[in-house]
Amino acid sequence: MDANRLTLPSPAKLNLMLHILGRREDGYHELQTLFQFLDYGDEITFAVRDDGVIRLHTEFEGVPHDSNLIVKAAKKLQAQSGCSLGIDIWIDKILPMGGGIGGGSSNAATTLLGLNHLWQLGWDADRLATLGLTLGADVPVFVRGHAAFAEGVGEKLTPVEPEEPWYVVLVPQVSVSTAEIFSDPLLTRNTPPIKVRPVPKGNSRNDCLPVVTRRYPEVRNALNLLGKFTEAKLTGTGSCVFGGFPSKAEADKVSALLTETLTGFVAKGSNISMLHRKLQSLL
Ligand SMILES: C[C@@](CO)(OP(=O)(O)O)[C@H](O)COP(=O)(O)OP(=O)(O)OC[C@H]1O[C@@H](n2ccc(N)nc2=O)[C@H](O)[C@@H]1O
Ligand SMILES: Nc1ncnc2c1ncn2[C@@H]1O[C@H](COP(=O)(O)OP(=O)(O)O)[C@@H](O)[C@H]1O
Repeated sequence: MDANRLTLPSPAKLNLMLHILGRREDGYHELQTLFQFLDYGDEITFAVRDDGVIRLHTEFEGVPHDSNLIVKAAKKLQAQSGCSLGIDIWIDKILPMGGGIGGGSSNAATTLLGLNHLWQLGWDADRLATLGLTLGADVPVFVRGHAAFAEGVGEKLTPVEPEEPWYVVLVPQVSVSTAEIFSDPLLTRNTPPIKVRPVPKGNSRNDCLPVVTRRYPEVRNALNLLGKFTEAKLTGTGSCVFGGFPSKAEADKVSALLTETLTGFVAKGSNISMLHRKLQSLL
């Protein structure tokens, strides 16, 4: 095996519930949310270079090279660790952008963990998660790799063990901007905090849903269609919509019916991210 080259998964996440408790002085919102991973995601390949250059070879439509979260993560880690090595990066991107399934944040976390390994930095998870938070509110949970109840803006994480059903995820063909939803005057911002642990069953509301469905009829349509078969929920600020099933066969059956008209996929929920399972297997 080539010690200078590595291919790692970059999984999606779901928000099984999302409550907005208030708005901080800096404009960010205090949340309570439950994160679970999907065994479904992008794949990123890294190859070490010794000239210090950081280069992402895969082009993203609408995202310039230096704005890509993969490049930003690599540059920050290089600067903060003082590492003189560089990296070539390629990504096989299947996660929709602006779908609320955390593709950008996950790519950033996979980059941090992959480079920590290849550049042999020896950073622990706390340090990587702290750097990750400066890239996006969802990066720390992907760095830690365990399903979690999250508070603050998503950085205070308590590991949890929700059921791991098979999910049907529908992908309405619209990209929802997180900033746009959080700046809507009609957004619910005063949900009382949940104090009971674990989060009581049935407490699965997403406070972003009314604002998102009012702005995006495509999301409302997906919720209505999936809602004929199971409880249909919105993840994050959307656009993706999901519902759980006890077996792959049942999820596949519903998915086959719905994906005649909509885009979507089936994936297993997972409390340990597939990134961390792969990294574990390398040790
Ligand atoms: C709300 C969640 C739930 O998972 O939505 P999704 O983006 O996954 O849909 C996330 O925490 C989002 O995290 P992330 O996508 O990393 O957001 P960021 O880039 O940090 O923030 C984008 C913008 O959204 C607003 N924002 C974001 C998070 C937050 N807790 N309060 C906010 O008000 C801010 O205006 C910020 O400038
Ligand atoms: N590597 C990346 N993958 C996806 N999006 C990225 C990436 N780098 C930067 N972005 C930007 O971040 C935005 C949010 O992306 P993403 O994390 O996929 O959405 P969400 O948080 O809704 O799941 C994208 O619309 C894109 O402009």
